[in-house]
Amino acid sequence: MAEVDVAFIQEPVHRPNPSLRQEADGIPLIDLSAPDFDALISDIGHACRQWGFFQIINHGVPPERLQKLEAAARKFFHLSLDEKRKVRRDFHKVMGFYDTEHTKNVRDWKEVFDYIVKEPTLAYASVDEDDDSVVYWENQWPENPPELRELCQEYAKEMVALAMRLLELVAMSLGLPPGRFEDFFKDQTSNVRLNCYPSCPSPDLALGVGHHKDPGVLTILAQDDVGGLEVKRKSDGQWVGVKPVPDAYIINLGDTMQVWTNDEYESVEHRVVVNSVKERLSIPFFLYPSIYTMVAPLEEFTDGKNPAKYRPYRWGKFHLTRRRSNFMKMQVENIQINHFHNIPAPRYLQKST
Ligand SMILES: O=C(O)CCC(=O)C(=O)O
Ligand SMILES: [Fe+2]
Repeated sequence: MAEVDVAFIQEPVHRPNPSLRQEADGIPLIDLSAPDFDALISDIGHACRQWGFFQIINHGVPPERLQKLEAAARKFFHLSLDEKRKVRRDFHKVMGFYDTEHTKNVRDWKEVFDYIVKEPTLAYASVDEDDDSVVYWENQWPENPPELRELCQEYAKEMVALAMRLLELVAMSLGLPPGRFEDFFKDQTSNVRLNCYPSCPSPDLALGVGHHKDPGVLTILAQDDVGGLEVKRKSDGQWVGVKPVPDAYIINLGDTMQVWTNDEYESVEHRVVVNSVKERLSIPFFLYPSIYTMVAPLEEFTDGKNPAKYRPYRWGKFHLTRRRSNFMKMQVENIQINHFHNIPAPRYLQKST
């Protein structure tokens, strides 16, 4: 990516403004080894409600795991494009290398390598709601660097374990039993993504990832020391940077958690700004449920006074629609949870209580 092609140029309203850039000191930093467990649960609850984002330290993932993976990922991204394209993602092979992702129809200034954590992963064959036939997704591993495969697989195990622990803490912060979400992940469709954002000649026009919300349950993100992730602060709608903290992971809630909790916890918009000097590497783990999960507000969050705000949808169909849409230039918005919003009945049909 030598110069900024028009495909990367953001609409003026979405362009980053470096003079306004601020760092979000307010994003909570949570020590998972804190001895006061009740305080930990309450801090997580506050962070989920006020930010939808928090950072964790003392999470138990050995730092070398990530360092080795980062080093191998950099080696991979520094290979020639021809070499990387040997493991290119396409319509059928949904995992692998990809450098033409669009977010909201604008191309992202990044290269990615995706791999699933459960090999193979049970998936639907088509996006058609009436078609229950399934396929298995497999990973594509590059020949170089040879160590990448094993490092990716070891890292995925750490992420799955950490995600399950975080999910228990989030459940408790909502007043639910710790295992409340467990059953949704028997055939989880989670994946890890290696993101490389090359330095960019026009960081004022392009974004590494355009503004978006993550569709899954939660995301565990490792970022290097360059910085670039920005979160739309809930209190005032300002874009604020998430400062890199050594050995910390950034956690954010996704749309699925928002639907499960009937908007009690919200998925928050974020984006990635790039810079003209340094390449940046980030590694998100996206926690996704099994394909057959019907995503709908949980009964604990709905009652007569608080009706379900979303109609149920099947995770596997939603997810596949999202992934497939990457391969077409879209005239319409990508599928979003608000497409399942329950539209309130017209006033003349509403019962007055
Ligand atoms: O690179 C980052 O900091 C975040 C990437 C991201 O938001 C995503 O891949 O969904
Ligand atoms: Fe994201």
